[in-house]
Amino acid sequence: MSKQPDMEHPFNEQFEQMGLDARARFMQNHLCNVMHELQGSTLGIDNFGENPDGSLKEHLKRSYGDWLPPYSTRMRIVVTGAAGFVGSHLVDFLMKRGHTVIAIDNFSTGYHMNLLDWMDHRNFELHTHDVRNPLNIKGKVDQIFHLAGSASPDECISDPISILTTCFQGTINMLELARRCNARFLLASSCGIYGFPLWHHNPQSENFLGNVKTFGRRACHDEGKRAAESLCYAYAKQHNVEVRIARVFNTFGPRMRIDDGRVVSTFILQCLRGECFTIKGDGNSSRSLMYISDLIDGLIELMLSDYTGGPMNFGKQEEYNMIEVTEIVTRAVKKVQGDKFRPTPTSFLPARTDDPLMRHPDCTLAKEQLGWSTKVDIDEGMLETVEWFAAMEEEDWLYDTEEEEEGKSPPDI
Ligand SMILES: O=C(O)[C@H]1O[C@H](OP(=O)(O)OP(=O)(O)OC[C@H]2O[C@@H](n3ccc(=O)[nH]c3=O)[C@H](O)[C@@H]2O)[C@H](O)[C@@H](O)[C@@H]1O
Repeated sequence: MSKQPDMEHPFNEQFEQMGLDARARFMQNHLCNVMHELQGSTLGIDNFGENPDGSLKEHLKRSYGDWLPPYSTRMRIVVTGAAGFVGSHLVDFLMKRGHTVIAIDNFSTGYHMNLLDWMDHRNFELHTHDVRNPLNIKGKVDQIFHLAGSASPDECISDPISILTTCFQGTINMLELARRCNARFLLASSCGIYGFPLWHHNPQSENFLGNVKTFGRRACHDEGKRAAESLCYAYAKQHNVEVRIARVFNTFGPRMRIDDGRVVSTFILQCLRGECFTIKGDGNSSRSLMYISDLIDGLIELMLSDYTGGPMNFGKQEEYNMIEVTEIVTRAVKKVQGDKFRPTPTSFLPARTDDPLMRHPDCTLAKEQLGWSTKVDIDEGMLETVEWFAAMEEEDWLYDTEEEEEGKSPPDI
């Protein structure tokens, strides 16, 4: 029998601490659990066509809107880094489509709050685990999305060894899991593997082999991801593991960490708080900024595709310099704050060491192979993001973090 709501105490402490939206989703989850039970316990949302008169299917469609599975079967899917920015959005996507998700995170940079919607859902398991340690999972696993790891520009300086070992040892451990479970494996790699592109490398296609130094400020992340990619192909060749590699370019959206030094979160907070925009360098360095939902669509499409030809870029095609980014952020903050908005001054600070001057993906391959391209307009995405940051700011950053217990033996899940 699956977890059921405690009928005598349905409004437990956790529930009381939630906002209205979260409460509504919490109740939806319970309803979903009950529906599954009524259907014969093991049916997923994707099986509701088996209901003789289709009325339950219609009912669920009305209740859940877009809760329709892109997969023909319900799967058991592992997501590492599940409590992080990208991981938690991916979990939302998979859970809403009726899959079972085994979420793995060590909570070094992820937050329980990002997964709060699913904590009591019968299709969801959360395990606190550092991927640098081996992981065994009992039963079948169909897919593994390996997202765990930090790409924070600040942590590249403060803890480069952790970043590098997580990329390397973490990927080995998760590939081993894929090998044992015969699961398809997707690595979230990074545009960092291209290093420091020069003008003639712009935009960067998958054929650009990179311009990376082993001892640079970002080497831990860039070289770590390069090693992780090579490990994927080594496991594919030697152990027939089915691998997919997504090279992810700069992405933004709700649930970005507020304190990891990335430009979008930093500028949004500065603008909301009426502080100074801190442009590092002369403002001419440029990035392509992709909204999170576009990335999630890309990761899903790649995981499902038969394409095995090599890594694939995912990023926004347009490029913005840092001055333009302050303008995009300002437009969104103005809309959110209305009369309370005050213009944000700009200060120019020394450029970061080894800061790439540009990052701009060529996504022709994703377009040709998957039919994928970004859909969300930058202003639209920025508004969603600023609204989220403003709401969180008002709630006093209700984040809870939990450190992994050190020295635990490899868990058997
Ligand atoms: O999100 C990502 O995919 C990438 O984020 C960071 O790389 P970076 O592109 O440098 O991202 P940001 O830290 O957001 O910086 C973008 C640009 O904004 C500038 N910036 C950043 C912060 C700030 O306060 N002011 C400012 O001008 C930086 O100097 C840089 O030119 C990580 O270092 C990469 O490893 C990762 O792949």
